[in-house]
Amino acid sequence: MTNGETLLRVEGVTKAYPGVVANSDVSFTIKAGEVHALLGENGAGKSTLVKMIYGLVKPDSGRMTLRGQPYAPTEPRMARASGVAMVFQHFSLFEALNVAENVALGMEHPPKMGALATQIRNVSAAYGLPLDPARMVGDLSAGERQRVEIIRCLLQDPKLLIMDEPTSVLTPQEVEILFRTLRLLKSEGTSILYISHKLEEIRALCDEATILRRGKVVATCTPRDRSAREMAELMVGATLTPPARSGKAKGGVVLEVADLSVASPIPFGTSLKHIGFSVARGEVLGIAGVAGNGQDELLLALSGELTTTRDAVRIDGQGMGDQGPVARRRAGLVAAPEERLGHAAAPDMSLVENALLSGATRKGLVRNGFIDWPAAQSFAAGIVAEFDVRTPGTHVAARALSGGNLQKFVVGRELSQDPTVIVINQPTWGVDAAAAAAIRQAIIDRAAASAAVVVISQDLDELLEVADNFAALNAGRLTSPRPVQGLTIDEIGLMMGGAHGMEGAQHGV
Ligand SMILES: Nc1ncnc2c1ncn2[C@@H]1O[C@H](COP(=O)(O)OP(=O)(O)OP(=O)(O)O)[C@@H](O)[C@H]1O
Repeated sequence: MTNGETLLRVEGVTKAYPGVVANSDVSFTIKAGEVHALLGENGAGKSTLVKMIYGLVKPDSGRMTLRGQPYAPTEPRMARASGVAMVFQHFSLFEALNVAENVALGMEHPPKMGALATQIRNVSAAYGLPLDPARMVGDLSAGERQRVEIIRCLLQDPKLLIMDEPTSVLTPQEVEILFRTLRLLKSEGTSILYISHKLEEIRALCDEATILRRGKVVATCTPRDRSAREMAELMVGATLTPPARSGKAKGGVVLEVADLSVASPIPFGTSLKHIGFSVARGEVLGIAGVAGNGQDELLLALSGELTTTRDAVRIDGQGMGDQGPVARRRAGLVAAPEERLGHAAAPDMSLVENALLSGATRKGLVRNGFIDWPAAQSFAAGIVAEFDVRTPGTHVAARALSGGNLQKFVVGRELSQDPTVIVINQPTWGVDAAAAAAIRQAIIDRAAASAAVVVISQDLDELLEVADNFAALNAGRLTSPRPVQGLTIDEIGLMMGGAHGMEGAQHGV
């Protein structure tokens, strides 16, 4: 097949779930050797569409053709046999196995280990994706784990590679490596279907874009010829305004962390070492770092899920390090972890129940041992309305929401509890441009209403937008916070420097 010929044609595909049409009469084509972006705000139907192409979801109607032949995979195995591979947003790897063993697990007919290790080394060298087949997956950075998934796909020699938000876990250097690999694949005639909310990346990488809004194709464009803002506006069908700062003066220090050292409770996690910082009312402290450098542990140690010595964490002058989450919530601290399904929200519980789980203490939703369901219901409904959570209702289970909509719900739930200290890990992960702007604005507004805010994020642009002060986590240590104003990207790089994963990225090319 030569570049430019149609590889995949999707014609009038529709898929409905109870209460929502996830894809409505969707048609588009992908040419051989094309990098095709799939854009749309949260819940627009991107994941549903790629799941149909990968055989995970069956369309209600419509048809697809691959290289001109009817194509209707009923399971991923069929899709892979036809040359369609997919790298998911969440990796399905076993931490206690090495790279080669993990790759073998995903193959239908794995070769002998020695031969497989050689194949992995060859593909890794040919595509500029540094990876040692003998290393334990538990010791790898997020970027390296993604390479395991990509190499697993490349070993099948795919004609179409689907990638769902691949750069959300990568450092800028790792993104460069990935893009080089994708461009190489493209030059060899492989097509790539690329889902991302990062519009500048799409402009740099993609040849064509199909834009979905509420399940329908609303536009196609050539990303290079459009500004990121124009594409965002096509997605939401409205004009966007960036977050505004109030410029309000700061108040007194309310969160103090001193010499916080604690072993990680997470297998292959990163222990925290002598962390110290303080945050005043009205201040946003941004904490950067490559994934796996102690972000999850820091959130646990601040939320109270991980206890330490009493004075390692002080809220309003009171030693709280040895107290659990309920006591800390009572003292005014709310926290939103990164993992939305399973940690921030119970997947099978309704939005009302999930609102109750975190809001019970501060919103007084339990009285004399009885749950005040009407109050819980109106708390949940308020979050849905204020944070524009797209859902058929508050009775819906958390797992039925699209990733971005659940994220809006989780962040909204914490911000709506009138907190004095807010700790959020990755507030806009997987959230579209308009919703991300709304969440960032809500964070800035909460700070202006005199809360102290800690935002942990791998998105540097996000931190520079919301934070007053900036620090970086690196192998469990935190640099001393510095004012964001006047910081250069080089200085930020140095603060983050030495973080594992970046090292590999720099030396591996
Ligand atoms: N298994 C399911 N059951 C019920 N509804 C679902 C299911 N999967 C998706 N939906 C609904 O279908 C719609 C489209 O969701 P989808 O995950 O495809 O959106 P998306 O564009 O990928 O969003 P995001 O960018 O937030 O990941 C949403 O309203 C979602 O709630």
